[in-house]
Amino acid sequence: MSANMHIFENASALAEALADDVGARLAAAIAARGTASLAVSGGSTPKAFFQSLSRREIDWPKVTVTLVDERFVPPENERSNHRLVADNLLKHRAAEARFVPLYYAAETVPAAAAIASQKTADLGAPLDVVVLGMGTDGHTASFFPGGSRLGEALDPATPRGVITMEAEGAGEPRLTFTFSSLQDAGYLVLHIEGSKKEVLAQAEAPGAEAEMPIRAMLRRAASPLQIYWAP
Ligand SMILES: O=C1O[C@H](COP(=O)(O)O)[C@@H](O)[C@H](O)[C@H]1O
Repeated sequence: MSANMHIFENASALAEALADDVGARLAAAIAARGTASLAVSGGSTPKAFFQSLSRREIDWPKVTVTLVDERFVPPENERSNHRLVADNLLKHRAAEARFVPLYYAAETVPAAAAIASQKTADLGAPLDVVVLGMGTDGHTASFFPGGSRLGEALDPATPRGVITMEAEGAGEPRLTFTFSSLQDAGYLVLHIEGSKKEVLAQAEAPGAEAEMPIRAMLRRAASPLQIYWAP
């Protein structure tokens, strides 16, 4: 698998360039099929990128946005990735996009995952654009080291869909797309900043995927991994 590094002077320049590149690919998908799908990550890194993308002149009513992963909390919770996307991406022109959450107020986390799998199934496969983040522990999506279902999540034989994940470093129980759902995206992005470049270097070194799950994407993704980094 190949990876392409996109290096920028600062986070603001990265946010603008990534918004341009993602916008162009969403527009191309709409031109080709009449619709486009975008799966984004949460956390704190993507905020400026979301704000830039929200203003791009795209045919947003034809775009479906979802999450790569989610904490099992309602959207009003400050830990919610849905809340981060609602507050920073689904505004301005992008307010017209369709959003499909991963969190559902089901009786159990597995029940919520089953609903999320069903609700996201109509996004089609492969997804047009996936934007991954990475934790300092080398997790991506909710593929955490020591995760309760990490092996299943990373197994290419595991069907596309959303599964649960629990791990010491994850906080709440998680809902995450599987590796098979993400790895063949039309445009597969890893967005990291600052000292995470050193974490990436560790991940690029020999070692088990289970120790740094981002390695699964670096080594086995069908799509070239477009790595966007700024100091
Ligand atoms: O918990 C999560 O963390 C990762 C990394 O977040 P960052 O703020 O360090 O970039 C994120 O990619 C993931 O979606 C999120 O659930």
